[in-house]
Amino acid sequence: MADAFPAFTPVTLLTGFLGSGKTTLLRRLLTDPALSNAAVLINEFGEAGLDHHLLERIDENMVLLQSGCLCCTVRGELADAIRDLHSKRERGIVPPFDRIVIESTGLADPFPVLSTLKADPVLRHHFRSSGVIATVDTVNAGRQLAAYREPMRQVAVADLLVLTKADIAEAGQVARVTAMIRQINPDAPIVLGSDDVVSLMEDMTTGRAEAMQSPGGFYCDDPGPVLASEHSGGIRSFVLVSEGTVDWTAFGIWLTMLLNRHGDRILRVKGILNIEGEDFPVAIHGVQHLVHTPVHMQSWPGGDRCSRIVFIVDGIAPEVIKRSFDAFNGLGVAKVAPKRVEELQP
Ligand SMILES: Nc1nc2c(ncn2[C@@H]2O[C@H](COP(=O)(O)OP(=O)(O)OP(=O)(O)O)[C@@H](O)[C@H]2O)c(=O)[nH]1
Repeated sequence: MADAFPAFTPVTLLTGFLGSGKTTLLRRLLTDPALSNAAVLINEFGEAGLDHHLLERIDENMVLLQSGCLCCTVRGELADAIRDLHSKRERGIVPPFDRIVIESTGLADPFPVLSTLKADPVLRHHFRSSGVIATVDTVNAGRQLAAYREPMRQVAVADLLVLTKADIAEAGQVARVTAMIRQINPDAPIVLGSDDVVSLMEDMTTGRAEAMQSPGGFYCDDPGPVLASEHSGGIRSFVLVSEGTVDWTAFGIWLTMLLNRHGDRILRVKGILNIEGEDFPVAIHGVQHLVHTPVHMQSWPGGDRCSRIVFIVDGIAPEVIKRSFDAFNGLGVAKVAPKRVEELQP
């Protein structure tokens, strides 16, 4: 059975800072027939994880890695998950995937993730990194690259850089961000999210395979020893959980005002809301000062119907946000004030 598969299954790592559009890009990539047999591993924060629901593909080859960061706390779990997929593929228990795509959290350092593949005695014989794709948020990259080392490292390691949100960026922002990331990564192709990313992914995979096979070819896939990754100090994550329904208009005003005022310190907000009068939940996304268009979901993921809002912040206490939510609640944002605030591990 094992012979039916290529000697090395390519593994693509999709990285990019918080809210830069990884899941959105992945959702589009997975609609391409070239990736119809890809297995997907998703790592995201917290119990309010939404990404796998927004991908609208749930099957045996879709693995959700537990809450925690891929480059730190769940690295062992990543290796276990790939080994498990490999063994199930050999036994014919899962569809025979021909590629793995890993979507990391926005804070993951790509180096330790790549090292995991190289360091594991089983994985190294069956899987090869076929490149790192990093999404870069055209609207927010200037601020993010200046302030945090995670997006710097993601851009530096990338083999392909995908500029997202060019459609809502101001004139000249694409050129400015391109110049900025060229300083960090002089070689990797830079494309727009709307470009043909799948073909570039395939070229990357072929290019790497050829480089490995050619006797004189030079191929560097060794990111060095597995190092513990350190995240920028002060970044923390928590979730507001509310059992009641939410008034959409009031919530929109609250979120807009909150990001207006504290957007520099709110790196990412995403949530799933039980909106008054709606049968299904609405997913909301914000990145720094930017509030994205809400997404109406087709079903409730999981059992309960709580509204959950995950925040990833730097330099602002959860209590400040909870107090602000409570204050707005007086004006009718939610029927029930947040039941609890849970700290998550970035
Ligand atoms: N207008 C526009 N919005 C985008 C684009 N790419 C992503 N978004 C929006 O940006 C928000 C965040 O996108 P996600 O795909 O969830 O970002 P992510 O990188 O997976 O987020 P995390 O996993 O939380 O780090 C969503 O509301 C998307 O709809 C784009 O190219 N244009």
